[in-house]
Amino acid sequence: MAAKYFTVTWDQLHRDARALAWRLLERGPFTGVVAITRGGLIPAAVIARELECRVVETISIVTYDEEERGAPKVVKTPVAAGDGKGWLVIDDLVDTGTTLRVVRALLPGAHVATVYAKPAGKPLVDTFITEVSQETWILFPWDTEPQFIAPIARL
Ligand SMILES: O=P(O)(O)OC[C@H]1O[C@H](OP(=O)(O)OP(=O)(O)O)[C@H](O)[C@@H]1O
Ligand code: HPA
Ligand SMILES: [Mg+2]
Repeated sequence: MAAKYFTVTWDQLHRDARALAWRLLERGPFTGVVAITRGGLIPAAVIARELECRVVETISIVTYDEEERGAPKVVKTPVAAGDGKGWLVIDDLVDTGTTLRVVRALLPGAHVATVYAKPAGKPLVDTFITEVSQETWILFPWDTEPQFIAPIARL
C-alpha cells in the first residue's frame, strides 16, 4: 500500500498536460511526438494538439511479469523516430525511472517530458510539471471511478 494517494481527475490531467505544453513550446518545434503507451497516450494527445504536431508515434514497454515488476521488455518500437533527435517523448509520470532508462537508450536524441515526477525518476526527465513524493501513488482517472463514501460524522 502506498503511504499517500494523489488523485488526478480528467480536468486536472487536461490542465496539467496543457501546462506542460506551454513549457514545451520554447523547446520545439518537434518533428513528432512519441507516446509511451499506455499511460502517455492521453497526455501525448493533448500536447500534440496544443503544439500542432500531427505526427505521433508510440513505444510500448512492459515492466511486469505476471503480477511482479520484472525486467522491462520493449514490445513495440517507435520506428519513425530514428534516434529521437527532434522528437518529443511523453509519458504520464516517471516513478523509479525504469521505463525512461529504456526509452533514453533507444531514443538518445529525444526531449523527454512527463506530467508528474517522483524524485527517483526526476533526473531522467527534461521537462515535467508536478512533483510528488516517492511514497505517493498517483491515481489516474482511467484507473479509478467515483464511489460512495460515508459521512464524516460516521467515520
Ligand atoms: O518510472 P517507472 O518506475 O518505470 O514507472 C513509470 C511508468 O509506470 C507506468 O506505466 P506501466 O508500466 O504501469 O504501464 P501502462 O502505462 O501501460 O499502465 C507509468 O505509466 C509510467 O510509464
Ligand atoms: O504512482 C503511480 N501511479 C500509477 N501508475 C504508476 N506506475 C508507477 N508509479 C505509478
Ligand atoms: Mg506507462
